[in-house]
Amino acid sequence: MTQNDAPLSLADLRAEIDRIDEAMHRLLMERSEIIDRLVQVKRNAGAEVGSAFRPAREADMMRRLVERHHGLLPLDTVESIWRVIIATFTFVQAPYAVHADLSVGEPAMRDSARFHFGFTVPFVPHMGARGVIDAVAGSKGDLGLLAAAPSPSAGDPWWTALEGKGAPKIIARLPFVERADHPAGLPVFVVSHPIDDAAVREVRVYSLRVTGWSAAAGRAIPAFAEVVVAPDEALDGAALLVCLPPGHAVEEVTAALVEAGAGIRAAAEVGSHAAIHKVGEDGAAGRP
Ligand SMILES: C=C(O[C@@H]1C=C(C(=O)O)C=C[C@H]1O)C(=O)O
Repeated sequence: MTQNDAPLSLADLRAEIDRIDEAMHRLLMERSEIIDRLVQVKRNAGAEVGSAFRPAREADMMRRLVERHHGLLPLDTVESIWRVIIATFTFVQAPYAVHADLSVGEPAMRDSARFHFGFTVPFVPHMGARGVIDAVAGSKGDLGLLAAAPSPSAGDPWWTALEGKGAPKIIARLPFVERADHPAGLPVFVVSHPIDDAAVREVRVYSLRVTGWSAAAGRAIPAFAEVVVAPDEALDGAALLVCLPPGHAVEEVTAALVEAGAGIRAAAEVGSHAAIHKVGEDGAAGRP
């Protein structure tokens, strides 16, 4: 043990580091033994593991990690270490691949995939969101990464491919912990087969098909909703991806659109995710 009053030699300090490294490694091996037992328990409970990814549990673990963290070690490092631990342990429970749409910019998307899922989980590049959704739909338990476009307009309304009961759904938004200088800060949605029992329903995501789309309809959308619009000029309509924070209902958005002269052709929930956990410049964590 270190003692503040007795100066330690370099060799002593290195011995301390070796002791800590060994303890950390033993704890990781102990963690994997627990995961072995967890797989057994899940199997006995009859859980059919498509994807073992449990976004509610992971979001909660990441929140607690950020709240606990202090000291010299950068938060980026701690977050990335735990992301690799969790994603890899999920992989050893039930192998999966991560399909990513690189059409939004390869470096940022690749950084997000590697930061959140590490290098053991296979990474499969695609050019376009539709290919990612098809790959997830045709897999046992793979995940897809799609840009949660910060830009208010998009060409291809890929989210319409998530409509329908059995179609893949949005189950998470990354990064779990948002901050201004995040090293893998591209906002992305994670899609997988529907995971009804394990989904986090804090932010709900809808696909709306609107007729009579206009600039006035766009301005009428309430400010609490985060919206991506893909106008369909031929039909004078638009496909909207609408994210609703906790406490708001999709009817508030559809009513505002109707009030502005638009018509609602269809509204379908296409997923949900945990509320975004924001960390301020002073390091203080807080939910919006
Ligand atoms: C361990 C579980 O499965 C996965 C792996 C986790 C981990 O390694 O900590 C956490 C959540 C899940 O994505 C679980 O369901 O608790």
